[in-house]
Amino acid sequence: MEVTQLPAPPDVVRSAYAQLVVTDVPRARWFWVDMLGFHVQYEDDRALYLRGTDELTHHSLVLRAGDAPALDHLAYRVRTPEDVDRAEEYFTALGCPVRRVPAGAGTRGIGEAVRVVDPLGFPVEFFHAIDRAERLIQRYDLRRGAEVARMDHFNIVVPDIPAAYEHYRALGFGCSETIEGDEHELYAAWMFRKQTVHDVAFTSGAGPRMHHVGVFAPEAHQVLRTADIFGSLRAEHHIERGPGRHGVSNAFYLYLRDPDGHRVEIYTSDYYTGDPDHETYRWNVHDDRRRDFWGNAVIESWYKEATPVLDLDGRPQPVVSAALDESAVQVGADGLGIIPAPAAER
Ligand SMILES: O=C1C=CC(S(=O)(=O)O)=CC1(O)O
Ligand SMILES: [Ca+2]
Ligand SMILES: [Fe+2]
Repeated sequence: MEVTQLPAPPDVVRSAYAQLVVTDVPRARWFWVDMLGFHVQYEDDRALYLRGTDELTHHSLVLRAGDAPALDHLAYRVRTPEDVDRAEEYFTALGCPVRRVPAGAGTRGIGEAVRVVDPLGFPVEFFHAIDRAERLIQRYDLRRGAEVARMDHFNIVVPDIPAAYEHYRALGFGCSETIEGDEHELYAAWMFRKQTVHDVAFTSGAGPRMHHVGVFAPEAHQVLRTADIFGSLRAEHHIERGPGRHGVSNAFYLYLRDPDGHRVEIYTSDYYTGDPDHETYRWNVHDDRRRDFWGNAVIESWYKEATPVLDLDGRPQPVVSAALDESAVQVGADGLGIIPAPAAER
């Protein structure tokens, strides 16, 4: 049987922006702008275009009004305008729904783009051109709340982790870390194009659903201060998990839920992955430091709750249940499992 050669994939530079549907724009503005410190690049009564203090392009987060919370699309920036064409050819060859979005016809600030529903069922945009924006890196007078610096990563819920891994490997993503079972079955993976731990990560569960967007704060004290601010304002119910130190990525973290239930991670202090021979670090699913280095349990909602995603016509995508359920693995940090013997006795 003849094996058809796929065209070259687009050269993805980084995870660039997410477009979320929110049911109350002013309430979302309070959370993402006043509390997290995103800068408003443009706003009207139907949408907010936001960016972090370090970002030099139009936005890294779009919140648009809608009837129900959802992920409208994720977006990756590609290296050249020709890579937008490559994205169209590549995903067409995969048999995915593909739609060309001419400059000005799609998201404000973005030029010519291609939107697809990828093989994992996610709405994804590939673009190159994006409007430049004023440099805010040293405008300390404008910083507030979490002082969000930039979009760092997308975490997506998928029923088939190996399939997600293969799809992103084929797009040229490296793999920085994994969580694996005793027989090396894949429970989670972190994959990158920019030279840090990840642009995208996979959490096992019914999908396609969006688990969270990860936003980078300059230092751990912003992460702690964010939790304190939510506590001070009697808004502690927005805190879902953390603050803490991750095993995977070594990042310092705090997970919050916005007024629509969208999960966001305030994330800092991960590490460089840019050498060509960078090796994947593999965690065992029974290691109770993997998700929280101090062994703190992962709250059930973190594994189970996530945001629906839309197709290219704005309809919610049906979900498929997962092959593996990490939260069902009885380990110290994720359940009532046997507390492992001290390393010396193992
Ligand atoms: O960004 C991340 C880095 C690490 C982890 S984990 O909880 O340590 O697995 C989760 C995460 O994917 O949100
Ligand atoms: Ca809580
Ligand atoms: Fe994350």
